[in-house]
Amino acid sequence: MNARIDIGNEAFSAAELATAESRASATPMMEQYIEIKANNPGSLLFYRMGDFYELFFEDALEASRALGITLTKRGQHMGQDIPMCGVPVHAADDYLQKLISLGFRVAVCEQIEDPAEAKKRGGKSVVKRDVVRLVTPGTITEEKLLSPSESNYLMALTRIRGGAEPTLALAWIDISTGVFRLAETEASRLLADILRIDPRELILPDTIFHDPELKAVFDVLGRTAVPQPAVLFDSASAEGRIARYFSVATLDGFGTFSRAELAAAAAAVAYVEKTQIAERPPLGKPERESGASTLFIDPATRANLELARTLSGDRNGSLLKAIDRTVTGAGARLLAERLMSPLTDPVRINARLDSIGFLIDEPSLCGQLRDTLKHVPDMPRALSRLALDRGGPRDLSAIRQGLEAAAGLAGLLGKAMLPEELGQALSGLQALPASLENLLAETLADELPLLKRDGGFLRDGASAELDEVRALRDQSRRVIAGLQLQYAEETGIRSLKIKHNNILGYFIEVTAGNAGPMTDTAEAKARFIHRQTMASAMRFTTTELADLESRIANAADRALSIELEAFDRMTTAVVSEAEAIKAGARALAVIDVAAGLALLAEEQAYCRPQVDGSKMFAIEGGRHPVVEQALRRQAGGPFVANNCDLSPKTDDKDGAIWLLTGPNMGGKSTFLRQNALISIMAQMGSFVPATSAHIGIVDRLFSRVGASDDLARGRSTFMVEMVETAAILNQASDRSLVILDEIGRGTATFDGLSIAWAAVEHLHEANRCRGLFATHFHELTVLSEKLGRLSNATMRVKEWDGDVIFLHEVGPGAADRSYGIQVARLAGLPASVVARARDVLTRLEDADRKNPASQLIDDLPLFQVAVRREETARGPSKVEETLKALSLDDMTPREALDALYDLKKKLK
Ligand SMILES: Nc1ncnc2c1ncn2[C@@H]1O[C@H](COP(=O)(O)OP(=O)(O)OP(=O)(O)O)[C@@H](O)[C@H]1O
Repeated sequence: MNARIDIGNEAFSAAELATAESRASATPMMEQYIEIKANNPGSLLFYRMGDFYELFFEDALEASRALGITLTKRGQHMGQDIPMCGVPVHAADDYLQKLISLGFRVAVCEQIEDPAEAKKRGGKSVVKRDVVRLVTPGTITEEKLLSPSESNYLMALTRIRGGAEPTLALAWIDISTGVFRLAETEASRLLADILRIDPRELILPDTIFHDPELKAVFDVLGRTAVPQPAVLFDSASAEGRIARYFSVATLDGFGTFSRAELAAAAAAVAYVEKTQIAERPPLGKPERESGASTLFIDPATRANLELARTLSGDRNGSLLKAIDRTVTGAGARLLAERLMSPLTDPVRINARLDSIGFLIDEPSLCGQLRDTLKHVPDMPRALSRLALDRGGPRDLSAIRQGLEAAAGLAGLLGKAMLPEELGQALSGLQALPASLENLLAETLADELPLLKRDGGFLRDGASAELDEVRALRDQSRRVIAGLQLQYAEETGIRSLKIKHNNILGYFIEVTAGNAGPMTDTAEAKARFIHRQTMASAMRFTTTELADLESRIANAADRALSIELEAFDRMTTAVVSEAEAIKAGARALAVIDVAAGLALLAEEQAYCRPQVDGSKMFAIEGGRHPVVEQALRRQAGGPFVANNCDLSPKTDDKDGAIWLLTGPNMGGKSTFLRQNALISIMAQMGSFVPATSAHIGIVDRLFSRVGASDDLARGRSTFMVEMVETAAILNQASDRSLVILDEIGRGTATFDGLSIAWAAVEHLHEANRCRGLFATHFHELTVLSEKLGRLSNATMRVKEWDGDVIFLHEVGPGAADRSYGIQVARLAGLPASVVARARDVLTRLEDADRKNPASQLIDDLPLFQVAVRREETARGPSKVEETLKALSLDDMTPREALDALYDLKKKLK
């Protein structure tokens, strides 16, 4: 998995280090290092030495290259220099971020207590070094390494053979928030499910990693798929492993899961344990997501519709970016999750829509909720860091602020008659422990240090003992100031100063030339004890000063230990309420999403869609949510709203298909996409860009829109088009929505037309789905006479002075022509080519359709001839007229020559 970097320099590899010879000649420290390195293959070892993580041997070479940090040497091993580089502990997150993004994994080795050894030595505390965790893309918790608006999933995939078909299951965990879900899936929707959840790291048994059946899936995923030993995925011990993680005897209260799901969940849990060695992240109980409960969006469609990212990988320009008005990280993550996994249950969808509708009707409440939410930090992530012992005072403060905001929100919501979803959110908020908020509020200071070891995060009054120690420290500082004055008067050295450094502690400093009064007499020497002579200064101490020094140092130590104890107490109190805090944080996110979508709907004039179990698809005044906002931003013309009705006709139970023809640039693709996006938005539980929309649940959404070229993987555009079309024709059901744009355009006209023809028939007769089919093959429009549920629609245009004006309006009927040549002219093709194309087109349109090409060759003069002919048709030029008028017989050779010169001038 590691992106191995060519190391160039020589260093012992992990395997060479582990040989008996190497071990035998190692120093005790190196022996320990080699042991730990051997237990953590495949990871760079961050070996804690004081305030640095140090890397040795091969790891040092790789890290110094990847991070651009200096390589040094640290002693020798078996006659060779040991390469070494180090990163400061306080800046480790930045380096980790870089290494993880380059595909490295890192094992973090710390000094830790060794209870077993301590017991042997009669309870005396003993420290040792060991790996406390592995940092991998799917198991990061550091704030810097996480995107606030994206989940960070680790996913496990299992396949269990048993019945006729092997069962595939997925389990996914975000340890930074505790989310834990699982689901069964099928080979045909595996990739779609993985892309929907979008894990940072996918683990699977090494036994299936190279399986040709699944190979295509992993090819697409690339390096996010990591094989693991098959024993991690053992289904027999799965239940026990999960129960142990949650410290319960059985999983009775967890819901029912299949054997494959349990195996996947247990593998994910085992991987969490394997990477989070020292502390367990608090996970929520696994929740089952049944495949049928989410709208299936096939991978090509997901990419083409640019849901979370554009085809070029940019977040700007995606649907998510256009609809996101959330103000918290957890809200943004929930919105993204809903967009990626729209629902198929009208009841749940309507519950979400009710919340939005309610908040639209209560604009001032909605505004107040959003104002309160703006101050909510990322509670789930702070909680996770605290539980993993990676938290700081600011994480405690995040919990405190979250609890405070939750109380505020509960107060606001408590007064209203809430719809179900918001009612549940309110219960979640009310279940948060008020006592915890009080504890944190009374204990934490207003200004907080980043690290707990810096101290100073307890507020005055939080601990009587701390107050006393702090008073002593402050008083001692005042005493020192007094001493400085006293010594200056006593010695007459006005420039005498009392200073502090880490080596000497407090000391008296005078310039060398002034030191006489402190060194001249025996009495003075006894009073001012010499400590250090510098080039231009001398340093002394006194017994009083040394005494104060130790009182201050003791006070600082004592203050810090009081603070650290209080930190641990607060952390324990927070972690013991992990379940309630997670539920409360989820409630905050739900409110944020509902309020954000309510604001969006108001701002963009969206309507509430009617979503039910029918097969309706009736959209009036529909718009493209992204294009509409882009046009407005660029102050372009208004977006032209369009209707789309694919609802079953009165005498039919299945929905309709529209065959859409129209000029290039007329807006066909935009219309197709907008209807797909409207169905996704409706089923995620959002209002939609339309004046009215009635959508019967769509179970699967397919699209073949735009160019999702796959040239990098060696498949031609036409091949990709056909693969995607095949997937659609094989999988679409009578509840599906299928959007096809210009099928067959990538091959010879008649082949393309025939494929498109047959595909329309198949969709109509076999799939019986609702669909939009845009095409330039006008021949297809005759199909509507034969196929009852097929109607023709067209993008309207106006012709004006030979130019075409796009109205972007969809109306019934078929386009009579495609206006390709007008568009080509607008695009700036040379006038002669445009004229020539018109010529060819006229011939083609009149031609015997059986063999137009040969007819063209026979009947059409070649390009040059045609251009010349056109010139002739334009009539004689001035030169030609003059030439014609010349009477050569009446001219002398001299006159003829002059006339020739004249003509040449005219030509110029
Ligand atoms: N309803 C609309 N209102 C305003 N502008 C629109 C509308 N629909 C499309 N457009 C604009 O018209 C341009 C062309 O749209 P689109 O790409 O959908 O056309 P098309 O018919 O699919 O073209 P082609 O057949 O060449 O692919 C886009 O720039 C788009 O922003």
